[in-house]
Amino acid sequence: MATLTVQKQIEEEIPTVDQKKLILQADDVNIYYGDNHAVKHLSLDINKNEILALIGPSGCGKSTFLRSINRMNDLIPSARVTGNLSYEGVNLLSEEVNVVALRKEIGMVFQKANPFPKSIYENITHGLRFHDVRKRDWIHIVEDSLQKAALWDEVKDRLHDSALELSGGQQQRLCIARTLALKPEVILLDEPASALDPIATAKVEELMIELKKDYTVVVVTHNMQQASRVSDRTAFFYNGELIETNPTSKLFSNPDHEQTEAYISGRFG
Ligand SMILES: Nc1ncnc2c1ncn2[C@@H]1O[C@H](COP(=O)(O)OP(=O)(O)OP(=O)(O)O)[C@@H](O)[C@H]1O
Repeated sequence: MATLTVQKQIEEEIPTVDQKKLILQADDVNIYYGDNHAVKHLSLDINKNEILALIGPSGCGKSTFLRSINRMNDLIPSARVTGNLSYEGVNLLSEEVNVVALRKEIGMVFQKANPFPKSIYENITHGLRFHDVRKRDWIHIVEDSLQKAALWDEVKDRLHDSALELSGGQQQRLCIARTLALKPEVILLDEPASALDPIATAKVEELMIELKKDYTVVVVTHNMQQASRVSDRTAFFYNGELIETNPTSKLFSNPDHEQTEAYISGRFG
């Protein structure tokens, strides 16, 4: 935490009982690509150790919001973010935030598995060299991360084989293991199973449920069954606005808003 930003900001935070559960808080967040107002006045609380699913039709701003949580939008020249987005009380949008340290705490896995063209072992250890981890600890971290990503048993005898020889589902779990090696607090998943077959998808879903014991998970998904199977709460986005956030069972059975009802019943999207 201290590496992230100014100590003063942390000291000023006196958590109340409710705040102790909060890990991320968006307050009137707006995201623009040039003139395109892609995310509008978004306010949302995310609790520790929950799985929050972001759903909504294509182009409604889910991935844009997800990427803002670990400042991936910084890499897009036309992107601009306003408002307040805080992680354990620290404003992530502040220029003083160390983005490398932030991305260690808030890791991200993308839709298409993107292992490096290196060995399984090197994929996991790649990020460790940037974070002062002692080399003699690497093998333990490799095993631990692969165990947590439910991949260890499948690869323990071929750690030095190319990651590109793994199946698509194994590559995606390897990317999750690579993120876990950096000991994050939050894991952002952008449609992590959309390129996978049903068996590999089921493994990734089981893994998400396992991960929430230790991490907070925010997942963008087009698959409403997936959202209802894995998430504790679901946020429905439409046209750049957050329409509704509710416990998943409520949102899918008795949503508060007509637009949510129309979307989940397949009337648009
Ligand atoms: N890199 C980018 N540069 C410019 N505009 C972008 C960029 N990424 C997204 N947008 C625009 O921002 C808006 C929201 O897109 P975003 O990808 O966040 O939606 P989404 O809900 O995640 O959609 P999908 O489900 O199709 O991935 C769209 O109008 C899109 O065209």
